[in-house]
Amino acid sequence: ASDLELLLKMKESLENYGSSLDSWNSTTPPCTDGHANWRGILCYEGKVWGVKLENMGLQGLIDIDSLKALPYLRTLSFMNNSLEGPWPEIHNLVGLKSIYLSNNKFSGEIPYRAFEGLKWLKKVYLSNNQFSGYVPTSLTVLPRLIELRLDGNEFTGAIPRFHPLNRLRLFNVANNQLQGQIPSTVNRMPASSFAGNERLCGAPLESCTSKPSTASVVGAVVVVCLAVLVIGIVVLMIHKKQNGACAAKLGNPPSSIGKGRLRDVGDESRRSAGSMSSTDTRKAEHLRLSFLRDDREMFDLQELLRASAEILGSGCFSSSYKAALVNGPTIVVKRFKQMNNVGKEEFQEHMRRLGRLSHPNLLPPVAYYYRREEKLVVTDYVRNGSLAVRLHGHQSLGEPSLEWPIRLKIVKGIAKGLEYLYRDMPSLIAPHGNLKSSNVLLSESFEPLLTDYGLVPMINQELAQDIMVIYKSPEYLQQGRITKKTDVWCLGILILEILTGKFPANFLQKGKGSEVSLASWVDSVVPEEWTNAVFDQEMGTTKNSEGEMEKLLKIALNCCEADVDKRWDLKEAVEKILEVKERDGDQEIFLTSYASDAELISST
Ligand SMILES: Nc1ncnc2c1ncn2[C@@H]1O[C@H](COP(=O)(O)OP(=O)(O)OP(=O)(O)O)[C@@H](O)[C@H]1O
Repeated sequence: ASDLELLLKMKESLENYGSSLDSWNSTTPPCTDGHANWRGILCYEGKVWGVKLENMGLQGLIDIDSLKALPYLRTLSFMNNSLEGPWPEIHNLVGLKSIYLSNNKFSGEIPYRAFEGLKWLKKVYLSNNQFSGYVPTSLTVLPRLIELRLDGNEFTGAIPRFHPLNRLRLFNVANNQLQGQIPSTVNRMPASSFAGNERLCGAPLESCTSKPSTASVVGAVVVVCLAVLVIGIVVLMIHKKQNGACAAKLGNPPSSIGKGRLRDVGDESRRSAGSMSSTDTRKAEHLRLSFLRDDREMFDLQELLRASAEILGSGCFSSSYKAALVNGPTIVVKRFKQMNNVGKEEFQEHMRRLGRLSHPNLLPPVAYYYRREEKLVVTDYVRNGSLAVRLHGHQSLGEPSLEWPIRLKIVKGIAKGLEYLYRDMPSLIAPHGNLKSSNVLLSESFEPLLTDYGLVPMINQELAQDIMVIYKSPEYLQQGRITKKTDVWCLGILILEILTGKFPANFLQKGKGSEVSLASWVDSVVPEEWTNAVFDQEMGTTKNSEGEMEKLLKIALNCCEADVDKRWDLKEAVEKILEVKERDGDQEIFLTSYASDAELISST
């Protein structure tokens, strides 16, 4: 059908336009070159690129489907009318850059996949309708989204976590029924963007923790003052942060933890260092780092505090700082927030145990620092960054994306690292416990290095549940239990993330047992569609590797099997993963080299 026929079909679905759409008739084409003959039509070189029917008192249900065959359609606006009905399915309008439906009477839930594949979408305006249910998670991964208005609806549940590298410059969810903590990836927006949702909390609104009583504030002040005398202002700053809410999560550069503060950390530490070292050696004892490996040059906490620091990420679980030591390596100091139940002996013993582990796919701790209220773990800085950033951040950073052979190499390395953890820490139910793409760092040769493993026994149980990946598993959500196969589920989800390029957290809907995981999404796509709909197009699919990619995808689905009895154990999963080849029909496994690995990667 021609543009003219398609638009007239849509016109039929509208009501109450009176004479305002008289120009829409079958005798005049909608566009002549760049000129529009029809009211509300935007034209470019004779093609319709926009439909803009605003403030016309329109009623009825729009027949969006008839627009999907308009190949040049880029913008749609029906703002300020009285249109009604459910969410108009726009996912077929693949070239759409903006959609404006504000101030109408649309209602009902928007499917969570409603925006999937709309990679050109920059602006979404749905304000002041009656949409309900969850905010659709497919919005969170739109690579070009810069303006999103959902205010004045009836959305419920939590704000989903937008990609850390999102480009949003306008975000408004005010006046809904949203609840829970505002994700750090959008908390740079003004408070007015979140107003009118009684149960939302966290920056830029009030903290999610209850306000402390006056007595505890006074007590805290006294304690903090003593702490200042003993270990200096740097640790005071850390304390302050500990008392606050879990503010920002990683990856994003939220304004609340910017470079200014980092400079402050450096300044304060220099002052405290100067005033301490000469006077009180007993106090200095408190500042001793315990080293776990004797092949490493040692340094003390003073040196560390003197180094210029940069925050890598700060979440509920930990904050990570990168520090370049003067005349020394660049290291990462990870400060754990949720370990205050663990005693010194237990902590030391556990750290020594982790320090003894050695494998080309692990990034072992180098040193630690223990005080009852403060635990730091030092590792080498890995310059190539995390798999999470490589998978999801490369577009913004202008980096090339990872190709299939590299992705396969990474999966195999992760499997081998995990197998080693299972062998060497058999007493732990979940030897890794927090396997996710931000905890996989990449060496210069793209060998994966696992971090943050073996920590489950150290973390405060009640908080671990909100934080660690094992507690997102079906067995935990449905039966409240963790098993030896729970890390296998995490491995499965991670492989799916690697193959699809999609962020697993965006698939998790809130609520026990009702969650939609990345695995169930992949499972819902028929295998014939995998090449087009499931595999990350950036992976560089070639005809002679598709069979092996499919093999790996099936392995991942087996690892994600919700029924723990049917799920593979780690040994079987690793065996199957190591059998996958780079190309269909290859006789050998090409990518198992451990060669260039333990090159641990400190820049100086
Ligand atoms: N040794 C390291 N070298 C380079 N980057 C690192 C290193 N350790 C962590 N990172 C990166 O720093 C960021 C913050 O890490 P951090 O471990 O604090 O948070 P996370 O792993 O994203 O979440 P969680 O708080 O659940 O562990 C992540 O992007 C992570 O990949």
